[in-house]
Amino acid sequence: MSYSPSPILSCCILAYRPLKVAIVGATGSVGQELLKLLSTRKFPIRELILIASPSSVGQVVQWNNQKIIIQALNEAVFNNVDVVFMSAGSGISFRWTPIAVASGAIVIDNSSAFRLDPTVPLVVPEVNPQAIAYHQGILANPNCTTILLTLVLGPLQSRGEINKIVLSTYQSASGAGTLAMQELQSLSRNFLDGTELSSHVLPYSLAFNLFLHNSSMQSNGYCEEEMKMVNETRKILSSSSLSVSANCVRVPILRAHSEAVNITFNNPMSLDEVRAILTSSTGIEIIEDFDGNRFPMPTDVNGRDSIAVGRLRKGLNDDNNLELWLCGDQIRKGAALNAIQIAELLLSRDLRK
Ligand SMILES: NC(=O)C1=CN([C@@H]2O[C@H](COP(=O)(O)OP(=O)(O)OC[C@H]3O[C@@H](n4cnc5c(N)ncnc54)[C@H](OP(=O)(O)O)[C@@H]3O)[C@@H](O)[C@H]2O)C=CC1
Ligand SMILES: N[C@@H](CC(=O)OP(=O)(O)O)C(=O)O
Repeated sequence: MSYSPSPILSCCILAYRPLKVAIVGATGSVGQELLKLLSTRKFPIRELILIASPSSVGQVVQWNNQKIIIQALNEAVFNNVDVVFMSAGSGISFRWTPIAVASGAIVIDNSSAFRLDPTVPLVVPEVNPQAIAYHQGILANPNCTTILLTLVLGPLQSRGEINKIVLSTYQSASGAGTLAMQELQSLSRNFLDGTELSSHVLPYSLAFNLFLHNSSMQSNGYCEEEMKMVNETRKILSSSSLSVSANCVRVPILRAHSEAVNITFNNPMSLDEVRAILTSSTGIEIIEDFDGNRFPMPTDVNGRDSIAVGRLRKGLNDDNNLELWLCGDQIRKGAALNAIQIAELLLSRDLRK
C-alpha cells in the first residue's frame, strides 16, 4: 500500500472548500514546522487560528502575508474549526482534544495521549493509510522515532513477514522541544569556554555527552520512549506479536534522529530485493557508498521530507537477518509532515466526519 503526496492529491485537496484550521502549540518546534508546511504544501486554509501558552498570547506571527495573533486555549477558540493540529504535549491533548472534537473539529494529535486507544487510528500515510477510515474525530500521529522506523518496515513487511526487530536510536535534542535544542547550543558554548554546564531542560548536559532517552523509566527496565516504539510499531504494522526491542539514546545533535536497525524476517530476502523495495518506496532515499564509507547523516536530512537509509547488509550468521542505518528529520517527517499528510489523506478520501 503506498501513499504519495502527488499532484493528483493536491488537485483533490483543492476541490474542497478551504478549511478553518487551528494549531495548538503553534510556537513550538513542531508548531513552527507545521506553519511552514501548511504554506509550502498549499493546504486549503480559509482561516488559521494559532494557539500557545499564556506566555505567548498576543504575540504576532507572520504567515503567508497575514499577521496572526496567538490566542489562548479556551472552548470558544474551536468554534467552526474543521481541523486541529494538537502539538503541545499529552496533558494538553488529553484535556482539550475531546472539547475540540465535541465542537465539530477533527483532531490530528501529535502527542502520545491517544495513540494506543483502539478507537483512534495511528497513521503513517505511506504505511497504513487504510487505518484512517475508522476515525471518530481523533487521529494520532505516531512517535517520531517510530514513524521513521515504520516507514522502512512497512514496505519490507509487504514482501516478507517480519518477526523480530532490534534497534538503537540516536535522538537529537530537538526531540525534547525548542528549549532542549537551545540548551544544547548554550551548554556547548559553555563547555568550550570551560564554564558551568548545569542543565534545566534535559536531566543532564548533552554538550559533548549522551545519555539514555530522558523519558520515564518503566518497571520492566525500558524507558517510556522505548516502549512507545514497541507498542506503536505493533499497532501501525497490525502485528501484535511482533518482537521489538529498542534502546533509545539522546545524542548531542540539534535536529534529526538516527537509528541502527536489525530486522529478522521469516524467510531470506536478498539485498538486491531489499534495495529495490526501498528505492521504490515513497519518502525513502538510499545513501550508501561502501568504498567511501559514506552513509546517511543527520545533516543529509535536516529540513527534508524523505528519510535516508543506507548500510544495508545481511546478518553475518543468519540469512533471514538484515541490518540497516537510517536518519530522518523527526520534526518534519517524524511530526509535522506526517500530521499534514494525514489531513491531506482525509481530504482526498473525503473522510471528514
Ligand atoms: N520535537 C519533536 O521532535 C517531536 C514532538 N512531538 C510532539 O509534539 C508536541 C509538541 O512538541 P514540540 O513542538 O517539540 O514542543 P515545544 O516545547 O517546542 O513546544 C510546545 C508548544 O506547546 C505550547 N504550550 C505549552 N503549554 C501550553 C498551554 N498551556 N496552552 C497552549 N499551548 C501550550 C507552547 O507554547 P509556548 O511557546 O507559549 O510555551 C509551544 O507552542 C509534543 O506533544 C511532542 O511530544 C512529536 C514528535 C516529534
Ligand atoms: N520522540 C521524541 C519525544 C516525543 O515528542 O515523543 P512523543 O511524541 O512520543 O511524546 C524525542 O525525541 O524525545
